[in-house]
Amino acid sequence: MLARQVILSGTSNALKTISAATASPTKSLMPKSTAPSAAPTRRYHEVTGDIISPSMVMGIDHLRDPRLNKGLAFTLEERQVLGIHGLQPARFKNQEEQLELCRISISRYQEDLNKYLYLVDLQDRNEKLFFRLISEDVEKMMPIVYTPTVGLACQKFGLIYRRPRGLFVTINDRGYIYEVLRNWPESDVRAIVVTDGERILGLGDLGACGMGIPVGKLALYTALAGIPPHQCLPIVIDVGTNNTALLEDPLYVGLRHNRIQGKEYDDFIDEFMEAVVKRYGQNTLIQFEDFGNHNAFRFLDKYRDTYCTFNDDIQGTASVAVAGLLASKRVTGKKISENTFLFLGAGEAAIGIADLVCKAMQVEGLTLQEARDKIWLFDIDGLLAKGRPEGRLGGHKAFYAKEHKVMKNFAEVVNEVKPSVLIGASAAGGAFTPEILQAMGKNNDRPIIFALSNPTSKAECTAQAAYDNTEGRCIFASGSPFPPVQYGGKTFLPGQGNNAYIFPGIALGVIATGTHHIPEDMFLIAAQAVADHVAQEDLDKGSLYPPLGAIRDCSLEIAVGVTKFAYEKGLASTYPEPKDKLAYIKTHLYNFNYESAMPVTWKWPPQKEVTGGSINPTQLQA
Ligand SMILES: NC(=O)C1=CN([C@@H]2O[C@H](COP(=O)(O)OP(=O)(O)OC[C@H]3O[C@@H](n4cnc5c(N)ncnc54)[C@H](OP(=O)(O)O)[C@@H]3O)[C@@H](O)[C@H]2O)C=CC1
Ligand SMILES: CC(=O)C(=O)O
Ligand SMILES: [Mg+2]
Repeated sequence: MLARQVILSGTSNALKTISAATASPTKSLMPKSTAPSAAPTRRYHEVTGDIISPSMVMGIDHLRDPRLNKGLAFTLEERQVLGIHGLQPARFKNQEEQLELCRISISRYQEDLNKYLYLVDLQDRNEKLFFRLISEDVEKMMPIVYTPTVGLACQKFGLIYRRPRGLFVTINDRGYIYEVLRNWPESDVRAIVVTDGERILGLGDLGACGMGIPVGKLALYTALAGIPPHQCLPIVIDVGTNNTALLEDPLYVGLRHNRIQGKEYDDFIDEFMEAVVKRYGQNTLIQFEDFGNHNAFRFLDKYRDTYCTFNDDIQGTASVAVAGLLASKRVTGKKISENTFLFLGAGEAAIGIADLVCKAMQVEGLTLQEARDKIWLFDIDGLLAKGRPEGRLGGHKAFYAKEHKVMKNFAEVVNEVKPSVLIGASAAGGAFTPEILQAMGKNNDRPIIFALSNPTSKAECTAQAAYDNTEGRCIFASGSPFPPVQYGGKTFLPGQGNNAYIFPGIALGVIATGTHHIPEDMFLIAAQAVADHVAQEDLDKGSLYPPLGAIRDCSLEIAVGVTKFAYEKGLASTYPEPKDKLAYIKTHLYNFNYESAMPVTWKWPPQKEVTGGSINPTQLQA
């Protein structure tokens, strides 16, 4: 049998061999560590986040390490000093020329999955080039690294898996999660996106194949908010899967059993949270992503006041939807509280949105109950009506249940409630039928229709169908992008109501301020920041959101808002409070451009800009 060798970081640095038959190290081979992590650490420039290369990373590492690699952009001097002269062709190419080549290369692929694989390969090869490419062409690249293509990549994960990216923590690691975290080779992690793969987009339980999601979300942390990539850690918690097709699929790479649930699972998540804090500190941002509904709300309630955490599907989605609604006021002339809302779906996204809409209505002067009265939800068992015979009304659903007859036909509910805002967050692709859309058009001058489910195949309707069935009068947004729509001689560019407008900026503000907790108000602040970025020109084209290319500006604005709020409320832990918040936030941004690769001349005493603790004199002698 093949043996897998695992280097256990620790004082002894001993090499231990374990059986490859187990997907995770067995307990007996994972020594409990008490010493601080001895995982290899890199030094980063305080401002740019660039790696400061000590002399030991000379030569070929500069071509092999994606953080150091600049491809043909290494100058002659750099090639000679680093000892890589002759290892590349003679040509020099700056980053702009390389970007052009990337664009040409990617356009040659017909299949989106191949484009995705090209980008994965680029990230593995040349990190700065990868991030600059995405950040400079968000409109073209986001649909590849993110929804919808990332959904396909998750579905094909076993087939396309090449090199590891992110950390896989399995239920077999219980009792040893901290030790597994120590194997991650970065010591300065500030943000984690974690999923257990149970509800990947609208595609259901994809188990360990869900890794594509944290990887994609964190790529956007860097591309859209300039958070340095070494500060980002994607994690999949693998407790098995209930997806029988995957369990029978020979290509499946996760644990091959049903999901561990109940107390065992909860204890495991508790241990995970504690291990993260022990390894990376109390301020480490933990973004919960694509957990199953039954766990998502529980964990948010359980951890929100004791950890620096938020649930993107509940809170990030709420924020982006409210941003669109705030912007819609400029089109409809109506306050948010003057609308009647109907949701298809009453899960994480829908309830999250409903709760934040209530907060926005309260700001407009309504009581909480008055706000809830304006919101109707419909789940798989029908309208949330008190006393309905089937379908649980537990948890947050109960707040929105109405004294109303039982109704199971959504089209009939649309006619009964006559909503001015229709929001789909059900993963029921095509559920907004022409009949439903026409009713929206009949009952409203400017009906607001959000088909938020992802990926594209799960959208409740297409953009084209929304315009076609409302005589072009609707204000439409979708979770995944749709191409421009032609209607009545006009071209509409509907916006993408996706939490990607929100989570990168929230994360940037939280990280920069060392905020301990993330109150709900921050998501309202973020919503307003995005709405403020919507130009009249965007509204005229039919979009309630700024163009995707402007998300980077939104992220900065959100981060500034979060920073102000964090200091006002005593949540920040970074002192002194910066006077110029925007300037302060900008000092945290990743530099997408190549830096000189010439080795730093090491001096004693240490130079001020060198971070990562005191310099070890033994390194100086090397
Ligand atoms: N645009 C964006 O930024 C985001 C989009 N989403 C998308 O929203 C969708 C839902 O996600 P999420 O809320 O987290 O998932 P949940 O599983 O938490 O909720 C799904 C909800 O839809 C209901 N539902 C399912 N099928 C039907 C149906 N045929 N008719 C009526 N109701 C139905 C479920 O009913 P029941 O409660 O009875 O099970 C449940 O209330 C996904 O496609 C996801 O990708 C999610 C987050 C962000
Ligand atoms: C966008 C997102 O977070 C989702 O669809 O789950
Ligand atoms: Mg999600």
